[in-house]
Amino acid sequence: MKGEAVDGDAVIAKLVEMGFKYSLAVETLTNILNGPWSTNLGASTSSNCSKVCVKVSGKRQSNILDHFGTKMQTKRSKFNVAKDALDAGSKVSPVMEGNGNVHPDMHRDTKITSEIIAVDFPEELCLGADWEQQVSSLLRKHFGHASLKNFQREALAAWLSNQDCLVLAATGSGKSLCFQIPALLTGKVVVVISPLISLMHDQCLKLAKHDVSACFLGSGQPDKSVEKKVMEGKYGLIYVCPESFFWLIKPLQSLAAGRGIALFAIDEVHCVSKWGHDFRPDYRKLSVLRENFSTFDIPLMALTATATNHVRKDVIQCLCMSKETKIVLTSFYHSNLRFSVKHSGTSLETYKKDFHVLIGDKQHLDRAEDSDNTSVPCGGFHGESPDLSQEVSGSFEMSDSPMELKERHGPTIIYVPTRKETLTIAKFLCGFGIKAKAYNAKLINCLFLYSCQKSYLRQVHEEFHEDKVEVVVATVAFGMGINKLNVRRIIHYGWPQSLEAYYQEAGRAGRDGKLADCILFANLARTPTLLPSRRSENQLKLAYKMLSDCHRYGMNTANCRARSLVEYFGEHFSHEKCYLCDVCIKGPPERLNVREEADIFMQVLAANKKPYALSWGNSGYIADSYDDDITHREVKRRRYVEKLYLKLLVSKIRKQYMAIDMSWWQGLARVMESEGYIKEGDEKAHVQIKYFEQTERGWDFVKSQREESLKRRPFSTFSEWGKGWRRRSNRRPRERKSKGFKASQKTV
Ligand SMILES: Nc1ncnc2c1ncn2[C@@H]1O[C@H](COP(=O)(O)OP(=O)(O)OP(=O)(O)O)[C@@H](O)[C@H]1O
Ligand SMILES: [Mg+2]
Repeated sequence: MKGEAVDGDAVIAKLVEMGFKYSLAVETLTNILNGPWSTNLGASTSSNCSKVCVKVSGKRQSNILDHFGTKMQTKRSKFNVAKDALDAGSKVSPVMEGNGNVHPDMHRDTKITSEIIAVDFPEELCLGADWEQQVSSLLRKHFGHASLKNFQREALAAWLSNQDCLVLAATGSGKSLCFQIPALLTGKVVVVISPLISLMHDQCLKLAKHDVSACFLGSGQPDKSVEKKVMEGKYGLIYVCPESFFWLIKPLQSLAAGRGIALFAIDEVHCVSKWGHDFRPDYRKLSVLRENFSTFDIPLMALTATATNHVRKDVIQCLCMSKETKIVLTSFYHSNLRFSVKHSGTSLETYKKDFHVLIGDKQHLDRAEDSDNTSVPCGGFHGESPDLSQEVSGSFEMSDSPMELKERHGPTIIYVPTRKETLTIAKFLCGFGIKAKAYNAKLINCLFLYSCQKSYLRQVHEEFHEDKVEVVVATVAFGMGINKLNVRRIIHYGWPQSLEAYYQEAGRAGRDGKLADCILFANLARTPTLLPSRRSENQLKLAYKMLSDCHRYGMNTANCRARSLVEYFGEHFSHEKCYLCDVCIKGPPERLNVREEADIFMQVLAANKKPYALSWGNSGYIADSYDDDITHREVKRRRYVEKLYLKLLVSKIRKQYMAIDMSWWQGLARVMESEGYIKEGDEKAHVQIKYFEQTERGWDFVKSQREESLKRRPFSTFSEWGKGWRRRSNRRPRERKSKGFKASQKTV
């Protein structure tokens, strides 16, 4: 059949039928006819081209994108992108496969057996300064957005100039577009490393809706033929989890040599860092990207919403990103999120009280809906539900219409520290007629919970997105990448493991830009204790540090919460305050003059100071390594005896001076630590200061107190400590005492 002349119009028709734009089909054939092969092809044209030789090869006809692939093998030069590939990348009209993958020609005739001979590619065209316009048109066409955001523009400019790039942008700001556009713009493949199967699945589904071909590979991919299709260049975006990446290196190298890889994107890149909140060992091995793909000169783009300065440096170093890596940084501040902290025992006994607003809204909504529709029998909540109407009365305005209520208190995610709590709280809420579902990693195969074949977790995901489930009670497993626009409430019920995790999860709220609540219910009288299950000595120290930061955040009642969070990530908070959080609304607590108590505290500490390093010195004790003959128990005993810990210190103070409650002194110690007067005297990490030691500043304080004992200066940052968390009974002794000491003065 070689050399057989066929009708060019029929070829064009076939290409159009396959989904390619008419103009591109025509242009491609014209190029073929006018190119170096035109004489061999023996083709004639009827319109611009009509006849072309096709070789029947017995194989499936190659996708036009496959042909662009060869062209893309050339090293991408600055601002050079194939214009036609730009069209090709944007014109394919993919359809969904059942497995969540999407590729462009699924719905087209796959039995085509001819192959266009030696189709070459149009010359690469310089995009130049107008690349933004081209991106804008893709943006409008696929995603319906009017323009790029500044940080997206910066990230794309870095990619176009072949630079590595670290994108640090708030949750919900639109980081995904930074790596999706390159696939559309070049027609090459973008490989995205992503940490969660659910996240990859979600992104592929979403891209399908936007006519972008994408799939995911790895253990979660049920369709084994997908990998083959990937290697044939059928998908513009390939999502892979780091664990699967290592066995895909060889095929991806072939892909880089064939169709070409435009970019490696490492999403949620904080997982690389041991200093990050969600360390994944396999993320750390991603230096293989550089080691194995160096010949292809593929830029790296790393993206996250939660990385402290330390994590940023670690990421760049660990991934072997270039020294010239462009850092694209946006504000971490969410002006529509209303943060608050509430003291709670976070136990079965406290559910009723803590979730009363949630339950109250539901009941009010049900009643309002019932009265709107008298044909529907009354009884929006289940028979056995306890009647909370008395408790909840006053928690909402009776004038709220159901619509207003729905708007105000829409979909909610409750994060809890343990899997067990996901089940108990979901069950508790269901008892009040709330459509609540538990979500934790252990439930992944609970098919018996669901009659359909979808995994239970997938189902919860979808139902929440479709507003069929009102509340998801989840562990951290339901976190990264959840992009439901109208989540109105994120409740953390119990201490989170870190502020990074907290902010990441809080970032699921208000992605539509409307007001949303982020409430932390925590037992402020107890330090957080949740530690990662597998940890080295160093990781343990870090985990304690992270818990300590969470504790500080919870205990703080003086600084705007949004400010504390944003500053935690190293950003200068340019606003005075957020005017939304509980601290901004209530105002900081009354300031107290505790100079007197602080003096006593420091004096007792100074008087009882044991230079424990010296006393250990005689027995050969050195901080981390001790002689075999000193047992752990002995070390513990000595630490107990030698160091001044809170109980000991307070009992000494109480004997000599004033009998204020232990937790009061604990609060004072916290303030004094934050002011740099005392520090942890133990080599081990603790969530809050356990063994006390004066700092230089502390000694100066003691000396100055001796010299200026008559001067009473206010201890101005006392409010950092907060007092709302203490039980009233604890406060009483202090109040009584303070009358005598005149310590309770308002200070500026
Ligand atoms: N240029 C843009 N204009 C308007 N909306 C945009 C733009 N870019 C992205 N978005 C929208 O922002 C939302 C969030 O996008 P995306 O999921 O990429 O956020 P993210 O930064 O990756 O968040 P997370 O850190 O939670 O993963 C999406 O609904 C997306 O459509
Ligand atoms: Mg994202």
